[in-house]
Amino acid sequence: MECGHYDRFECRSCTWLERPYDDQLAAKHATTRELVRAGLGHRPEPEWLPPVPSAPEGFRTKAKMVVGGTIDAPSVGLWDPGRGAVDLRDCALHTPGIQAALPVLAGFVTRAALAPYDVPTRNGELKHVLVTESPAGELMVRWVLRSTEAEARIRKHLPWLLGELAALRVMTINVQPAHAALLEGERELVLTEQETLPMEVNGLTLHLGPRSFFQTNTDVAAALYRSAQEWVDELAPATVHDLYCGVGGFALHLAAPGRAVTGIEISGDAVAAAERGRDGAGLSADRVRFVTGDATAYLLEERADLVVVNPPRRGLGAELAARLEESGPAAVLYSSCNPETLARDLATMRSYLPIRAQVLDMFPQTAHLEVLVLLTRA
Ligand SMILES: C[S@@+](CC[C@H](N)C(=O)[O-])C[C@H]1O[C@@H](n2cnc3c(N)ncnc32)[C@H](O)[C@@H]1O
Repeated sequence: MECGHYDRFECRSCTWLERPYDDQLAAKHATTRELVRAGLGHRPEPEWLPPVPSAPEGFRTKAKMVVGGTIDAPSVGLWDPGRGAVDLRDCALHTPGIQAALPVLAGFVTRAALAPYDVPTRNGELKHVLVTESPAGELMVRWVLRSTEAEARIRKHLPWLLGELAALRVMTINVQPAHAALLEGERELVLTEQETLPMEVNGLTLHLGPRSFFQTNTDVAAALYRSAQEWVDELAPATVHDLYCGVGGFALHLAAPGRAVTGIEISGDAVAAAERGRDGAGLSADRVRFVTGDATAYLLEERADLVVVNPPRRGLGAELAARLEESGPAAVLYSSCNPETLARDLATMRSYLPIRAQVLDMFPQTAHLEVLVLLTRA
């Protein structure tokens, strides 16, 4: 992939940009395999399926952009301590829909007179603009502001933006008052009638709320959920727990006749969105239910034949990994975005033998990846 921003040292986020894509994929597969092997110790290796590649560019369905510059000449990109605000509105990792939307959003900054936040002087209001595109090409736009000072102006000019960006479905203000490197704050004001973005994945409609997690690469996420569905169906568990379920990607894919699925997630907004996806799929709350709560605490209370875990980068941690080891579900499906914490957790889960594993490349041009491992109890 060619990138002028990289060549000019304006943005070096794509740390593997100079590596041919096939090499990137092979290296991710090899290093993940090595780490998993170390975590397993003397246990046999799983069957490794070929890694799932991604389109090398235009795959990112989520843009997290720092807004800098001035009201009349805003930049949409990143903040660099040496260079200040860098404009990356044409970043080739984003989907074409997001690349087309970012200049229009920069125009909105000027029109609604949203003063970009200046990190050194702490002046200004607008910190970030966060954009998500659904597979249908619809957009969710979130303005991260220091306060609600600009709310009236944003509302006033929203009809103009809806005219310019026909795909815009959900728009919100997120309030992040702290002078800290936080992407977003706790408070969200939804300005459009529609509050969630429908994300169709493998024929299922998941609903993405403003403050909920969704995988960055929707095509590869679809492959991840398909693998999960196939591997779990082979084991045919009667009860499944999906810990860290987000808006229900795994739980809804794993619903099947005669199977009870429970998703557990810390974010109440994500749980509400997951329930919406379930209702839209015509699944009853008896078969698929979602619980707002802490994954570790939940595992203490109920048992399942198969437990899906898809934690943040920090992994399960000693307590939950030990709890899984003790509580003894017959199978565990672990989806990880960090093979190092996966390996550490596998070392704790000593009674589990790995059956199958696969690297899925959600993040081309970087060393990041997703890996799915199916384990059964020895
Ligand atoms: C990597 S995301 C996985 C989301 C989902 N499985 C998916 O496929 O989109 C991790 C999720 O864990 C949630 N989370 C973080 N800490 C948690 C905890 N202690 N208990 C339950 N959920 C948690 C986050 O809110 C986030 O939705």
